[in-house]
Amino acid sequence: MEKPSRLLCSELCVQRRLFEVTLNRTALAWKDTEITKKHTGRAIYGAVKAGIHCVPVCEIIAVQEKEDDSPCKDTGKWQKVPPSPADSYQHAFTVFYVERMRQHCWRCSNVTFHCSEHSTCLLWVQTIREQLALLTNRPKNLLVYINPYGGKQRGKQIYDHKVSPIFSQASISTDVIVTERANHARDHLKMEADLKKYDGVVCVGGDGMFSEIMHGLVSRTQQEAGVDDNSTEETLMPCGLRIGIIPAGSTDCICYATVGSNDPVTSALHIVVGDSQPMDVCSVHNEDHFLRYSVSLLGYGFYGDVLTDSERKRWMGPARYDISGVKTFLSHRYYEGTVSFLPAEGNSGTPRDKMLCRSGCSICQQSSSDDLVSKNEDSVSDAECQDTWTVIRGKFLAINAASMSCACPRSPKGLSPSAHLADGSTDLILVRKCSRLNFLCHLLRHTNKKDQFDHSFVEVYRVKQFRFTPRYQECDSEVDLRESGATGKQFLSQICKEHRACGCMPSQSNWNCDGEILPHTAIQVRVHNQLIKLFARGIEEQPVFEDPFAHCAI
Ligand SMILES: Nc1ncnc2c1ncn2[C@@H]1O[C@H](COP(=O)(O)OP(=O)(O)OP(=O)(O)O)[C@@H](O)[C@H]1O
Ligand SMILES: CCCCCCCCCCCCC/C=C/[C@@H](O)[C@H](CO)NC(C)=O
Ligand SMILES: [Ca+2]
Repeated sequence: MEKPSRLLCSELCVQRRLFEVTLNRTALAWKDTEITKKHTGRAIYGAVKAGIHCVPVCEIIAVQEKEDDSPCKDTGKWQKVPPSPADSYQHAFTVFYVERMRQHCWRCSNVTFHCSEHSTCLLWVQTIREQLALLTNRPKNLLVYINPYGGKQRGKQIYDHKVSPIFSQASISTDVIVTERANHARDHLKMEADLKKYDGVVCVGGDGMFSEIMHGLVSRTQQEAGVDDNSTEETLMPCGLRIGIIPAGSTDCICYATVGSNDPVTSALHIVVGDSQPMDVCSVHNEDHFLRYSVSLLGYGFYGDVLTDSERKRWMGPARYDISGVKTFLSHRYYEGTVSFLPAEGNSGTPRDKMLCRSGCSICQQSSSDDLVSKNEDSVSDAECQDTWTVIRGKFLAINAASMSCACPRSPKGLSPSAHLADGSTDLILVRKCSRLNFLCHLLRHTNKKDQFDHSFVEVYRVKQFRFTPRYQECDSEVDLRESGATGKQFLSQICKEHRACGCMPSQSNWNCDGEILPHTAIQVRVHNQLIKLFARGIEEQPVFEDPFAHCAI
């Protein structure tokens, strides 16, 4: 690999030791030269690897000149330290950068370089700032919405104490709105906000707050593009602005699955460095009526019932999900209905492979280029499309569609560990009626390393569209049609035209759509590939103390 040419190279002092400091277009590095010089008269670079530090330019947060500073400035007190050449290094600048900690957490670290000449100090500050200005993916103006009532009601505190200082340091200007009611942020984004002013929108809250922001942005984008969101056939317009999530909710699964942690400082730093993670969005319709968008979990049966019960216990905070989870598990209700789906095609993998979606995921990248090709061929494929729907009828304890892993602190590998963030598909998990013990075993496997799909009563499919009709809404004609092997379009046009009662006592659940209850049980779902982008990069492969020289081509 060709080395990028050096922009600057100076001998500077860090904590009273001399370092050779170099900057090129990709990295800032400082090497401890003092010891090697003393022994050999010249530096043996690379010999003392431990003495070399390297920070990629794209992970520098800011640089600031330090006024009137020196490593051993006279404090008026007696100093034990003997005079050293470092004493003449009286000018200083500080570089703030991303440091990786355990469990995908990032911190803002800093290093102060002391210079003997003020002009050298200014040159370094100016050159680093010039390099940062070239990073055009970084946001400069953000619109921030804070839900003061999400999670443990600490959204405002988290933003003021942990996030706002990082944004100021990175010279990001913000307009902050503390929401006053549910859907305040959604409506403001949809109808009022002057979005041209911003490079991104940030929500401080949980999955519900993220959902508000996403709905506001997606709806606004469709309105402006003249796309009718009630149509189940239309191709939706991707959103231009990225969304940042500062986790302050109860589950925070979207943040956890896109960053790898639910740590506010880490999220703030991903926003500052201008990360970009595309993400699929499912549209949910009831016949020709748009209901909602979903990015994480669409769950009927178990997760629908947990949510319905937990909404009455909001005052309990995050613990409400545990109480309602146990209660719902004990009730052991099952639901009858028909699920039909269009399997995902191409190189999409399967929910049971071990191809985890990680930063730079090749399956997600491949799907975006496949999508471009298929959009160009749209007119042909529409006419010739012979997609065949698979139809499954049964009694289910849970029907879950996980468009991403849904990893969260309660389930670190998630509902579908190999689901992808941006592959244009959702993993449809059907848990058929089984004993309480078997269901418990399945649930507990979400929290350990065992495969939660390895049960006779669990089926899982990677799909691009699906529909669900509860038993009591089915009609005979539909059943006949299905049994006669009708194609997708014939079959779907006939579904439940009559809504005839089935003569049984149907039990009915609700759909949990990213933590919101849907008003309908019969739904049609379609995945829209990479409709939105987040300030995230997916979960990094090597979270813990990666090789510090990996980025360093100096
Ligand atoms: N000012 C407000 N007053 C009341 N409700 C609000 C306000 N602002 C937002 N909301 C609503 O609060 C709901 C829950 O918020 P949020 O998602 O932030 O927290 P959570 O439900 O505790 O966490 P999670 O969604 O991760 O489980 C959201 O659906 C949002 O619409
Ligand atoms: C009786 C033992 C139960 C153990 C079960 C552990 C399984 C946990 C799986 C959690 C998956 C959460 C998926 C996230 C969904 C979010 O969209 C939503 C909104 O925040 N959260 C919930 C809880 O519905
Ligand atoms: Ca997906």
